[in-house]
Amino acid sequence: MHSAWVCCHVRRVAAICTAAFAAHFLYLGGCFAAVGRVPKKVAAADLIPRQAEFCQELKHRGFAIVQSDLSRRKEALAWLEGLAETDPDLADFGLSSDDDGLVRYQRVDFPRTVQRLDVTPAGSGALADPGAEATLGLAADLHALSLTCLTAVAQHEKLPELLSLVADRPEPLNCAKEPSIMRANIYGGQDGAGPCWHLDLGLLTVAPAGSWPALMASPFHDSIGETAFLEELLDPDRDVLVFAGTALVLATAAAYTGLVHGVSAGRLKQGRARVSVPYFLRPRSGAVLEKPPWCDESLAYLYPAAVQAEGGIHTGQPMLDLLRFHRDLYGRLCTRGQVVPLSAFAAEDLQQKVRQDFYL
Ligand SMILES: O=C(O)CCC(=O)C(=O)O
Ligand SMILES: [Fe+2]
Repeated sequence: MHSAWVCCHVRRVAAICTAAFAAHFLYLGGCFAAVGRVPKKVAAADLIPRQAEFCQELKHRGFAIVQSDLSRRKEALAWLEGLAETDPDLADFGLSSDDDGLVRYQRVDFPRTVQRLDVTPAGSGALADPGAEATLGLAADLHALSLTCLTAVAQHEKLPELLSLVADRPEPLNCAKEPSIMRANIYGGQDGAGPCWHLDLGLLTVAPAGSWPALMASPFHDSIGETAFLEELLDPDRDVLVFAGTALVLATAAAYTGLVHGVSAGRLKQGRARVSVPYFLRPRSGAVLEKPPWCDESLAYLYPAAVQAEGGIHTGQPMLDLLRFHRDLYGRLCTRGQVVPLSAFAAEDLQQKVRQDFYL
C-alpha cells in the first residue's frame, strides 16, 4: 500500500514537472508569466472572444500568430517577385500613375541593399494589373486585421484610447510623416550585412510569411521556442505574425515589449531574391500617446508623445518626439538584439538625455 502511494505520488510529481517544463517561463516586468512551448494560433474571427489568449502570446512570447484570409498573398508576392526580376529599379510598378500618395518606392543601400515599395490601401478604384490589384488588396486586408488585433489589445487592457491613435482608413503616404503602410521589401542575393536587429516604430506589425523564410526573432527573446526563424512557424497560406513596436510599448507603459527582429544575412546570401510584405500599423498624424494609469512616475516624463503632433494640442507642454526616441534612443539600444526594458529610461543619465534632446 505504501509503495503504491509512493509510486502514485512519484507519477503525480513527474506529471507536474512535465507540465512545468512544457511551459516556458519568462521574467517580465517583475512577474513570471508562462506561455506554452508551441505558439497558440488564434483565428482572426476569434480575436475578440479569445483576446486573452492572443494578448498573452503577444505580451509574454513577444509575438502572436493569427490565422486569417491570406488569399491574395501568393499573387501579390509573385507579382512583386516578377517586378524585381524584370525591372530592377521597379520603375514602373503599375500601382499608380501619378503622385496620388498610394505608393512610394525607395532603394536603400545601407546597412543592406533593399528595395522598398510602400503601399497604402488609402485609395479606391480598380487597377488594370491583377498582380497590382492583389497587392493593394493584401494591404487592405492586413490593415483591417491589424485594427482587429489592436481592438483586442485595447479591450483586454481596458485602454479604449488605443483605438483613437489610428486612422480607420490609412492616410495617404504624402499626408503623414510615418503613415501606416504595407512595405514590400525586396532583397537581392549576396547580402553582406548582419541581421540588422531592430524594433519597428509603430503599434503593431502584422507580417505574413515572406516568399521564403529569413525573418528571425532576436535570440534574446528566449521565449521563441524551437526556432528563431519565425516564418517557419506559419502556414504561409493563412498565418500572420503579429508583434509590437515602440509606439505600443510607450502606449502601454511597457505592458507589451517590442519584438527585436532582423533578417538573416546568411539566408539572404543564398542568392534568390526574397520579398516580404509586413504591414505596419502606426499612430496617425496628430495622435498623442498619453501616460497609461499604471505607468511608473519615474517614466512619466516620457509623456505625452507623438510622431507628428498637431498644432494647438498640448500647447506649452513638452512632448516626446516618438520618432526620434525610437530612432536615436530606444531603437538604438537593441542593435545587438537586446530587449531593452523601458525602465532603463528611469536612469538619471537617460532622463537627462531624453529631456534635453528628445522633446518637440
Ligand atoms: O523582411 C522581413 O521579413 C522583415 C522586414 C522588417 O523587419 C521591416 O521591414 O521592418
Ligand atoms: Fe521590422
